[in-house]
Amino acid sequence: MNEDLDLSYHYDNAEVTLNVSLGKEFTDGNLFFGDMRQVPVSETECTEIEHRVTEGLLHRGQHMHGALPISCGQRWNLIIWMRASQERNKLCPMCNRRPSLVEGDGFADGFTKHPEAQQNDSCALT
Ligand SMILES: O=C(O)CCC(=O)C(=O)O
Ligand SMILES: [Fe+2]
Repeated sequence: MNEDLDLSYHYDNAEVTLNVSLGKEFTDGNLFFGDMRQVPVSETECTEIEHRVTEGLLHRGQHMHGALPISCGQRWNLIIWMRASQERNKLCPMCNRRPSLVEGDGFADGFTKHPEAQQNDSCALT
């Protein structure tokens, strides 16, 4: 299997991302984080984060990041991209514009037509 050995600098199509290190045996392959997406790369200093097997890293989807190449072995990570409809309905995290919705199948990247219908009124302060 020729799977990814590294991952270039990017932001996620998610409001928040969870990245859990599952193993297996590998060398190198640290994650690196820069700044939020709006900050020019030329003004960014990246920080490397080592994987700790069984531990997870929670980060904002707009926080620019990537993965350095592994030099040997296999690295398995569980990535959970979490989308918050109420946030992305206001501003698309990918194009940074107010979304104009078109009909789509399935979860349609988490955009919703009637955000008010999703509010949990039982938690509202009265
Ligand atoms: O390779 C990794 O652990 C990072 C994965 C990642 O950032 C992504 O899939 O969005
Ligand atoms: Fe990512």
